[in-house]
Amino acid sequence: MSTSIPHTSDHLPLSSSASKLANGAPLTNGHTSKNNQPETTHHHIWLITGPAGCGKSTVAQFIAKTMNLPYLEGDEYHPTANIDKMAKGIPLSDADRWDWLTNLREESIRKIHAGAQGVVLTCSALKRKYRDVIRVAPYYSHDVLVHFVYLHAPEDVLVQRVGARKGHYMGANMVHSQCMILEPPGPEETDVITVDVSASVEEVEAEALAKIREAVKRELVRDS
Ligand SMILES: Nc1ncnc2c1ncn2[C@@H]1O[C@H](COP(=O)(O)OP(=O)(O)O)[C@@H](O)[C@H]1O
Ligand SMILES: O=C(O)[C@H](O)[C@@H](O)[C@H](O)[C@H](O)COP(=O)(O)O
Repeated sequence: MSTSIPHTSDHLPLSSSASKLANGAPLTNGHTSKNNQPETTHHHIWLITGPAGCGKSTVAQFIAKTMNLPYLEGDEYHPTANIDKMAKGIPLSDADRWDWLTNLREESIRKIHAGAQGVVLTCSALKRKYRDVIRVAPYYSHDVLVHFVYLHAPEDVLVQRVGARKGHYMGANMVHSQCMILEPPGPEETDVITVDVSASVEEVEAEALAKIREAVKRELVRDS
């Protein structure tokens, strides 16, 4: 692995502070040939979003397995204080979420720089400003493209699914607060794929995969 970002024509020079991850580790160049990919091949962050119970983890695992990409489960990156709060039924504040979101972006880039062709990441990303944190990824790694797969279903469906789920700190009592602050992606957010998840797991997974493949095809056409 190389240790610094080369200041070549397709890399904006980054300031010394911007060229480091939050923990001080350097951001490294992802333009290796580890996957035998040409230099111009994009790396994707597929961010599976939506409120608790919409099926982010379920769909992300399927997509990651099918596309042979690493899977980053956003829930695993919360500080203990956030998990304790949510387990008590207290919704997180914006302040609780910023470092978590930045960390998810950086972990995704780190995986790509370590040789992954892309990553599949789960994160509710309920507000536009949260999605914008992840959208900054190409600033740090110029060949990265961020896509959101927004999973949605009526609140009562989410409540029922979270209620039936076992062994998770997030209780069904948290769904309402999530739906209240949810800012569904608007038409101007052109990097979003939307999937209605009211259908069965198999149907939802198939639709998400088909839409992801269409997005990749569109990219190839655009780049050719
Ligand atoms: N399309 C679906 N139909 C029925 N149940 C589902 C569907 N997708 C997910 N589930 C179930 O709903 C619960 C919540 O799904 P999960 O993937 O944990 O959602 P999230 O990660 O968004 O909170 C899980 O028990 C899961 O098995
Ligand atoms: O799987 C779930 O039940 C949710 O996705 C859950 O994990 C939670 O939503 C976030 O991790 C907390 O963050 P937010 O309050 O920003 O959704």
